[in-house]
Amino acid sequence: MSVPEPEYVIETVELSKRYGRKLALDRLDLRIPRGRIHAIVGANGAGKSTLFRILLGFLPQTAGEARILGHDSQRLTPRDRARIGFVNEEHTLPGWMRVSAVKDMHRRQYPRWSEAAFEGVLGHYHVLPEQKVGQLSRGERAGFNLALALAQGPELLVLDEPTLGLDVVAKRAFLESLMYSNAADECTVIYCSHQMEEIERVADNLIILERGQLKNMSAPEDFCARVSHWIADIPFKGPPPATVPGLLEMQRLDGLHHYLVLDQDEDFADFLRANGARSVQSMQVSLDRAVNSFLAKNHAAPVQQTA
Ligand SMILES: Nc1ncnc2c1ncn2[C@@H]1O[C@H](COP(=O)(O)OP(=O)(O)OP(=O)(O)O)[C@@H](O)[C@H]1O
Repeated sequence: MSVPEPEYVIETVELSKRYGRKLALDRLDLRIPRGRIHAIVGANGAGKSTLFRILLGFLPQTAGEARILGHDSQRLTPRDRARIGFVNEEHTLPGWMRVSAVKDMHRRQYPRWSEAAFEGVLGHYHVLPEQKVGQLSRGERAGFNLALALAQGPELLVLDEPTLGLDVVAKRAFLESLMYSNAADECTVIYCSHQMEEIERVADNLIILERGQLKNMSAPEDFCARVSHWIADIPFKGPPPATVPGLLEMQRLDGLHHYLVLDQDEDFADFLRANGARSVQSMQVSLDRAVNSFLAKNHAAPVQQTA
């Protein structure tokens, strides 16, 4: 009798990680369903790398549970690990080895190895089998890593800032090789990045972490719809910022007040009019603007120190 697949590829329950006085993960409850591309975003220090290190079994948690592909992340066997592909920004591979030798090593290591998947990704790059890994450009190394990870036939592919430090052309090549690989049809992809234009292109689900807590889990367009941009012609100073509901960002440009707010409806126009606005206009914002204003707002708030 076959064992049913777990519904979630990643499941954390009240997961906490403390480094001395620093709480990096704060009773995090996160459930990532099987399939599709899930983006994890967060400001610097939000706890993304800590979460990955725990999930991949490189770091123990302080409290709570962390399961990956249905297994306790601290008790992963080599067989479990073979089901998880991982690419991070460091693209750590032995620089002295030739591309062909690294590939052979991986092919022997992974029983589900797919030559077609490997070639499908590496075909986007001018990488020769006789080249040493250390001679590859950053972009080529990123592509080589992705090719190796996908050829391993993973059920879960974790990409942790895979395009960090790449130029625009190399970023685009990486993204295209990922999209053309149809990775999301074969496995669940977790994409961690600060690059919102990449997230916009690839992600089906947007997960926002802030100070080790889950702040959003929805389709990117649904998050975008939560943030609105209002322009008001207010002849005086306008309402004090502390009284503006859902305020993320405020600016005065060419005599007009601009407000970026979260979870506000038409009542917000009434609020502005009640505060002296002669005209009010509302607009949608891009995902980049919505996420960055949300992160900046929370980031700017004072940290509550724990003893
Ligand atoms: N080994 C460590 N010792 C002490 N504090 C740490 C350690 N590693 C991480 N931290 C702290 O834990 C918090 C979370 O760090 P983490 O690297 O997980 O964040 P991140 O979201 O990956 O950030 P970034 O986007 O900058 O990579 C940070 O405040 C960081 O200073």
